[in-house]
Amino acid sequence: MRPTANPQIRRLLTLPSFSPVSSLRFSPSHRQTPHRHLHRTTPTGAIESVAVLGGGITGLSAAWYLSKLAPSIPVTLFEKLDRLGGWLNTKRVESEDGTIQFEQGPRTIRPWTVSGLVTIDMIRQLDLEKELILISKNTPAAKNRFIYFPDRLNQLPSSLLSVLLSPNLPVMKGVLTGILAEPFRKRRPAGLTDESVGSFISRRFNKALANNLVSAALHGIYAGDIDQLSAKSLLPRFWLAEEHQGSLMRSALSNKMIEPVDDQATRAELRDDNAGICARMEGTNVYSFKDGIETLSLALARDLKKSPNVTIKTGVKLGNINYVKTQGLPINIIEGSNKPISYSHVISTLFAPSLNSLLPEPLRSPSLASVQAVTVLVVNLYYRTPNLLPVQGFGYLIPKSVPSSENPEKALGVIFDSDTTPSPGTKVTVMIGGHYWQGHTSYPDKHEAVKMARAVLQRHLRITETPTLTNVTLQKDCIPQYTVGHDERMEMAHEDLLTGFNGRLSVAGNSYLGVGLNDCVRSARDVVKGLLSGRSLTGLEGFKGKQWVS
Ligand SMILES: Cc1cc2nc3c(=O)[nH]c(=O)nc-3n(C[C@H](O)[C@H](O)[C@H](O)COP(=O)(O)OP(=O)(O)OC[C@H]3O[C@@H](n4cnc5c(N)ncnc54)[C@H](O)[C@@H]3O)c2cc1C
Ligand SMILES: C=Cc1c2[nH]c(c1C)Cc1[nH]c(c(CCC(=O)O)c1C)Cc1[nH]c(c(C)c1CCC(=O)O)Cc1[nH]c(c(C)c1C=C)C2
Repeated sequence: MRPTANPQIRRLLTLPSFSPVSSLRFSPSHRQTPHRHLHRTTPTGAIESVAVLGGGITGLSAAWYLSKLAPSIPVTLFEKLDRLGGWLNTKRVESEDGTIQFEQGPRTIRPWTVSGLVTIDMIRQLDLEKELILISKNTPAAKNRFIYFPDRLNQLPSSLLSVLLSPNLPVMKGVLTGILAEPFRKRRPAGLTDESVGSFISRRFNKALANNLVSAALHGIYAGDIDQLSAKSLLPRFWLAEEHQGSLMRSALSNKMIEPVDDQATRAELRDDNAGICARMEGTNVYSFKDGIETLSLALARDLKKSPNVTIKTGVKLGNINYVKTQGLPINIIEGSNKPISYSHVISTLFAPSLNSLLPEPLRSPSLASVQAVTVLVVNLYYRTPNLLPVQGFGYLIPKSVPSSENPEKALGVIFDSDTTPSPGTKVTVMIGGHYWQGHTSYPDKHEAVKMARAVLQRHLRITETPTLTNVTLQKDCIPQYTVGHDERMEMAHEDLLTGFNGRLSVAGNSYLGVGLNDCVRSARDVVKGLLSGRSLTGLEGFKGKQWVS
């Protein structure tokens, strides 16, 4: 898993010197050194043509890296929709206050992880630096994150000192005792290969810290349930610290920064070329783009259209993908009566179960099929009146411990968009559902959705004004859930793909190694470099071995 330094978890549990809590990338030994000489063949044969499935940020990135690193190889990208970008989807609405920009998916990117450096390198190569909006670490939008915990907004502590200084905050009740007790907790039983984040944090600290603080953090990244998500996948530094040092706090206070080996290699590859842009981004907490997050996907698509060997096919419905040893991978494209077109290699960036459904029965992988995802209702609201918010900050999250009387809409959190990107009035985004809607088959309609979002804002922020503009999107199966046992299942998926496709079908995207935008771009870069160097045959090798260095 890759170091995505999840901000919520990082802030909640980060101690002064504690390495950011993050889901780290595995580092099998063969990824230890950067690939200087990229070959055009894999152990299974020459790379004559590549099909990229999916035109989200991962698919666009994979095609882009192929066009940069192996410009002579023909690449065809298949996208089922008529638009590219996937969840990157900025909507512009004309109003009397000018054009109001709503983000229906991602809105901010973190610069300070190794995967963040990969995205920055791409931004530099795409000449997008002048389009950036940098949100400084010193602004309220960066520093102030809140949790709604009855019956008020609790500002999250950003260091151990502020934890010590805020024992009276309702959401902090019991947190200090949990932190002080942690070094004396017993290690987990030897045979325990994974457990839920809720069980792990409750065992190491206490239930209060788990159900109030960490539950909120996981709502803010995965829209997920603390009692289903995997501690090993989401908190690998903590998971390892218990195993090797017997305590998370002792590991933190020992200041032993551990990081995956391939992070070191990637940082070494990219550091010098990006020294300038990184210096200009110094002090940036998160960033976006003046014309919205889809600036990145649109720029990739523009660059790809200039590449003579890249073909982008949108609005296509993919049929079965088969594998014939002598012919490579004939992909049936259901577009008229065309006969199947064969490619020597395929990189799939589809949601894992979607890919699995395209494979012939005998080659399907129960592990790919096992990846679940949650549905999030995203309600953007714009008010002409500026400064309607009672506080300034990034937004607030609502932990699952909040009683349903205080959160009947099952809201996950609210983003204060006008604090992160400039806007004449007040702009917020209410996120609803996620794991609360698991198993649901019907969802609120647009009218009901706006009513629910306004009820949340009235109850928690006392906002009663009628919004000038609203925008509702139901994002079905939008965030994959790395539930308990995810790493083991992905290791099995690696074996299934290797056995079934002999290194000709690789995977990348948010189903596997991290859900952040940086993780997706990183997975695309790694799967392409691995394919061209012949050292990665599925994109999931990282689940087979992990090497850490301090
Ligand atoms: C509401 C929301 C908020 C988020 N906020 C942030 C944030 O602030 N910061 C951050 O870093 N990340 C954020 N994320 C996560 C991040 O946006 C996603 O994880 C990332 O965009 C996933 O990209 P992808 O290319 O892997 O997948 P996708 O974007 O899902 O792309 C897959 C593509 O494949 C296409 N496709 C599917 N099936 C087929 C088929 N059969 N044939 C052809 N094409 C097919 C789809 O149409 C889609 O275009 C957020 C996600 C959501 C949903
Ligand atoms: C309330 C629900 C959600 C909010 N954002 C998301 C959900 C489900 C989705 C999401 N947001 C971020 C990521 C990428 C994480 C990564 O590993 O890179 C995803 C999948 C980014 C993010 N989430 C929070 C912050 C502060 C950031 C960006 C900056 C950073 O990475 O530090 C926490 C958070 N998310 C939401 C709110 C209201 C919130 C904090 C108050 C909305």
